[in-house]
Amino acid sequence: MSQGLILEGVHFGYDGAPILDNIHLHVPPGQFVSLLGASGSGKSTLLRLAAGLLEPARGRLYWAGRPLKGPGLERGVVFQDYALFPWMTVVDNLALAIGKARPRTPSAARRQEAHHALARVGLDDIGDKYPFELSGGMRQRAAIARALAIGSPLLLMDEPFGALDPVNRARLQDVLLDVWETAEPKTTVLFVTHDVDEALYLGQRVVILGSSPGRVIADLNVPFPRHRDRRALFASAEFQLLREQIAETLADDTLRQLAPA
Ligand SMILES: Nc1ncnc2c1ncn2[C@@H]1O[C@H](COP(=O)(O)OP(=O)(O)OP(=O)(O)O)[C@@H](O)[C@H]1O
Repeated sequence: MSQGLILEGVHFGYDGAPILDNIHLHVPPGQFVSLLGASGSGKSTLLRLAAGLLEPARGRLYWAGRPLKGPGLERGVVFQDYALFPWMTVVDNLALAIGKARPRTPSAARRQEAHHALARVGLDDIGDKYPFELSGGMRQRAAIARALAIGSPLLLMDEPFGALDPVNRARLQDVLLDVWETAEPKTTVLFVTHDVDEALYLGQRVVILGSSPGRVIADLNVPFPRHRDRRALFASAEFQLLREQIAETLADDTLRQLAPA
């Protein structure tokens, strides 16, 4: 069986109401996949299934060739409101996570790794601060640093930048791309967003979920080279064409939902 994250004929419902219908998805190792879809189409639910926080009613999920059972440290999760423990400094938060992931790591080495992970996201000087002393963008960076420090080969990200202003959002997108591009082996990423530009800027592939019930209605290859220059990319004809194609797919799905049965 090929490796990476695999969803095979996954069905899921809450209280009998179908939410996800026969989802087939393969994210090969090291690939960055953006997941788009109308509100309520089941993106977060799909991510929670991949995180092992929910179980499918039917179908199977695999990570690295093994059936997926419950949460695991090999699958790091970053949510929009991903919280750090407020009573610990940022470094202690990260060191705790590293200790859980690799219990044999001595305490001093945990702190060193924590500082290293913070430096990777541009937070060299804030390790001794408490989360409440940081801006929202810094907290989100710290949450990403924690996921990096754990070293999970699969990152499941649910609108991690949704609450940020456009400048910080763009900065963090670049931090994430930089980290993803320089990791060896590359981290596999499934990234939920509502923002078409963000999906295209970050992803090598864009998967779109249709609504009621959620199912894959488009799976697009994003053919842009890495080390993307944001301005040039957004202005390019190829980018605009893909953006229009995606916007149309999303609009069609919304209209279909609104149409009388
Ligand atoms: N814990 C729950 N109990 C019952 N229904 C739920 C629960 N969580 C989500 N749902 C329902 O499942 C559907 C899919 O929700 P989900 O959050 O996965 O969608 P989404 O695509 O991530 O939405 P959004 O883009 O608005 O975050 C929605 O109709 C939602 O109301």
